[in-house]
Amino acid sequence: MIRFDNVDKVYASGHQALNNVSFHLKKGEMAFLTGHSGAGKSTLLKLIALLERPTRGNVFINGHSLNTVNRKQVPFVRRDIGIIFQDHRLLMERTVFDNVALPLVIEGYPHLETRRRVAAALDKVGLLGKERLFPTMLSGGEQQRVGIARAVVNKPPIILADEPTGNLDPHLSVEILKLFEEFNRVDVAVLVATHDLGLIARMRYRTLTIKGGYLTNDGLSSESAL
Ligand SMILES: Nc1ncnc2c1ncn2[C@@H]1O[C@H](COP(=O)(O)OP(=O)(O)OP(=O)(O)O)[C@@H](O)[C@H]1O
Repeated sequence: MIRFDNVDKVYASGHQALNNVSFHLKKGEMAFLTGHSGAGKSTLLKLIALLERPTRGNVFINGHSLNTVNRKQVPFVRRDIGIIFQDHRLLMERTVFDNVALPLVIEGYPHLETRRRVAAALDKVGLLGKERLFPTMLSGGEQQRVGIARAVVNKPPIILADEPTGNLDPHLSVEILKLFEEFNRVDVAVLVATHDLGLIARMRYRTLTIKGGYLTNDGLSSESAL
C-alpha cells in the first residue's frame, strides 16, 4: 500500500530530514511511527501526502511511484489519504457539519449524499447531533474527533495521523486509538506518528522508529518502544 525505497529528504535549507528510509506498510496494516522531536516523522508523512517531495528514492502508493505524479494529479492521489493533524486545523468559523463535509464539497458530492456521509462519519466518532455547533463549543477531544471525521468522510484507504493524541489525556488518547483500530479492521492502512511511548506500548502494533532521519527500528511496539 505504502512503500518507501531508499528515500532521502533534504530541505532547501540544506537540512537532511530523512536518510535512506525504506519500509513497506501493507493494505490494511496499522503501525506507529515514533522518534524524538525533529527526528523526521512529520516529514515522512508529508512525503506520503505529497506535501513534500523526496530528494532521492521513491515513495509508492499501491505500486504507483509518487515521483511520477504531477501537480495536476496531486488532488487525485490525496483523495485516497485521510490526514489528521495534532492541531486538528478545523475552520473555527464554520460548523462541525461544514468542517466534516469539506472534502466532499471539494469533490463535488451531491448534497444528499454529503449529508448522509457526514452523519455516518460523525456517528463513527460519537458526535452525531453536534452538526450545528461550532468547534469552539466543543472540548479538545471532541475537536480532535471532528478532525478525524473529516479525514475519514470520503472513506480513504489510507489514514495518516500526526500526533493525533498530543493534546489529550491518556483516557481520550486510548479512545482515539480505538477509533483508528476500527478503521483498520475494515482494511484501512493506518500510520500514526506519536511521541507517546506509553500509548504505543499498550497497543502492541508494528512500530517504525526514526532517529535523526534514519529508520533505526521496525518491530512490534513492545520491542522497539520500551
Ligand atoms: N520546511 C522545512 N525546511 C527546513 N527544515 C525543515 C522543514 N521542515 C522540517 N524541517 C526540519 O527537518 C527535521 C525533521 O522535522 P519533522 O517535522 O519531520 O520532525 P518530527 O519528527 O515530526 O518532529 P516533531 O515530533 O517535533 O513534530 C527538523 O530538524 C526540522 O527542523
